[in-house]
Amino acid sequence: MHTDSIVSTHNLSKRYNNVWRVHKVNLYVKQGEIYGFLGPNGAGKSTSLKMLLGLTKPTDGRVTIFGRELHSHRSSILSQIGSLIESPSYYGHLTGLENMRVMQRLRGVPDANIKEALQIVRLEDQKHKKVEQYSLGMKQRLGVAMALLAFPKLLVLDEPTNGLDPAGIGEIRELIKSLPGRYGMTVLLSSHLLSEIDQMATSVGIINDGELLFQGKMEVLRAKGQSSISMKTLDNSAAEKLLLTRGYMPMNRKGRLHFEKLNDEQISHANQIIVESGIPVVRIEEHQKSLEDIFLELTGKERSL
Ligand SMILES: Nc1ncnc2c1ncn2[C@@H]1O[C@H](COP(=O)(O)OP(=O)(O)OP(=O)(O)O)[C@@H](O)[C@H]1O
Repeated sequence: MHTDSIVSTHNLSKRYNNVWRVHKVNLYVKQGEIYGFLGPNGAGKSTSLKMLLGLTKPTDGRVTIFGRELHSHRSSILSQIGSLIESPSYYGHLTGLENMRVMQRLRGVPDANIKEALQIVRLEDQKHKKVEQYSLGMKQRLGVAMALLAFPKLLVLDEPTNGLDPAGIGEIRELIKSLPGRYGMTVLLSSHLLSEIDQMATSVGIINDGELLFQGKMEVLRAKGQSSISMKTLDNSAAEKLLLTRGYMPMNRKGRLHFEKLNDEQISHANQIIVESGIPVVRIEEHQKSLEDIFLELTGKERSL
């Protein structure tokens, strides 16, 4: 049992046209986390988030939020969640403030909330402008302000930095990172960008083709990126054969012999074996695996993120 989870799903699944687009996904999002839901386009992130928000009905599986089943406590649960899914829904012919008022009526919150939410996303000075005159970044920030309006316990953001320029991305990132500390919020956000999740999230779920491949703390994912050692010699095939007879398991590719998990002593020993056989060793290098390498290992696909 994951009793401390704010969000948990049990075998959450969605089938469209006979294809499982989300399959047996078990998410656990804990209180105060920024949980990054990471996966390439089409992996099933939006579909999963829509099921969490009651916008799409699961084909199978259950969603539990704040310890209660979404299916049977829908409106009380949803009233405590703020969300931004796909493009923000606003009225272009109304000002930012007027849009916030529309949302205020739906949520039944005091005026002070509008002020604070607009301040957080730094739209205070632009609130009397019509939204159709907003830049993409301002529209996105308004979307976040609308999601924040009731200062919900849980904030769900689908690709919150999509379409923003680098400065806008930085701003939204800092804003999101401040929310758990400032307001005790739990944030669940999706992205197809590894770097973004790396910079914001405390935990991560990696999804590909509808399947959850990894879930856990960011540190655990990073620890998978242990360093590896590569050696370059003037006769890699001969050195490889020799080392195989001595209990080492090098991989000979791209002009280097690659070793996983060798300690210092083993490295110097392997080096000595090669040198003593008369093969010159010209490089010994350490490589830190990037998160992208880890992702590619998990998915088994040469797919750019
Ligand atoms: N209403 C629908 N009817 C049929 N297929 C759908 C529907 N919604 C999504 N899909 C399909 O489900 C798969 C997952 O889509 P989803 O939008 O969840 O992916 P995603 O990970 O959010 O990617 P993206 O960032 O591109 O939105 C895709 O192949 C998509 O075409």
